[in-house]
Amino acid sequence: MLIVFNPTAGAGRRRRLSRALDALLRLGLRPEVAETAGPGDARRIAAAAAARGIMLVVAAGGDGTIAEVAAGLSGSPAALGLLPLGTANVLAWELGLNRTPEAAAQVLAQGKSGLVWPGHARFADGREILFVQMLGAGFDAAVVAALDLRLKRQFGRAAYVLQALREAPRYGYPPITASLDGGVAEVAASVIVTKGRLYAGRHLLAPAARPAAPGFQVVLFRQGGAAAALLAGAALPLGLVPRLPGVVIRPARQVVLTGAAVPVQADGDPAGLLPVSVEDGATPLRILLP
Ligand SMILES: Nc1ncnc2c1ncn2[C@@H]1O[C@H](COP(=O)(O)OP(=O)(O)OP(=O)(O)O)[C@@H](O)[C@H]1O
Repeated sequence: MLIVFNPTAGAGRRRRLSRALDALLRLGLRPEVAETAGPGDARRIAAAAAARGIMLVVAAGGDGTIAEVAAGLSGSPAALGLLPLGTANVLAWELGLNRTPEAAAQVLAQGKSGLVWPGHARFADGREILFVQMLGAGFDAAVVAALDLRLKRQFGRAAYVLQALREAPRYGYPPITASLDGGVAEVAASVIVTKGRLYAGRHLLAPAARPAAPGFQVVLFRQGGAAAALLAGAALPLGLVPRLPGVVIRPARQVVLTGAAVPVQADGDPAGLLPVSVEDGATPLRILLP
């Protein structure tokens, strides 16, 4: 077992990592630990580990770290383990993982696994990325892009709320055209293409989503403007986004999003600008589950 540790993810991460390592030791496991030094490292480390024949690579960080490790393991027989240390940890919530280090260690030691389909995004500039939870275009990506890392470290998830309040009046809400499975295009101010039901922690966004199945739920926010963005933000913790007027959710296997100067985020990290084409990854990922 190799643990890929992002020392910049979340708060109190070193202490949480060492608690997990202690718990693993008590369970008779002594994993290797590799620390990332910057973006892209987790992917390289995971790919090299899979090439060495390591069968379990654990992402110790947030959703961004998980996505990078997943990309590194793609196409290999190695399984992905989760040690949630991030700020939002949406995938951990989605899969019903207890976020204490001891419980995560227990899951890793147990070795029970299931399959999760990642999403694959291709950008106009040729970049390709894998995401495990969601890809957003529009307002939420503008919030992610503008989020100050120090603010995030200091306030955790509350930093996203502060940044959303700042961003709502100044974001321009340019229109996004969404083409689902090559059908009639829809126009929206923001779009979230999601594998999972949850968003920004454990808030319900797309009730019909199933991470274990191929395909996506596409959440279209038709109304732009600060009032609509703030209303969506207020509805989120109440689980009411799917019922907001102006929000429609559609299933799709292939999604093409276009728009001028529209920012994109994938699993909570900035991912550039539209256009982007999204479909299932080539193979499902094996993930350790409770
Ligand atoms: N040593 C490093 N220094 C700076 N950035 C790093 C380093 N290692 C990894 N990263 C980058 O940090 C990004 C954010 O990490 P991650 O998403 O895991 O944590 P988080 O943002 O706190 O959690 P969450 O996504 O759950 O909110 C990753 O996508 C990765 O590219």
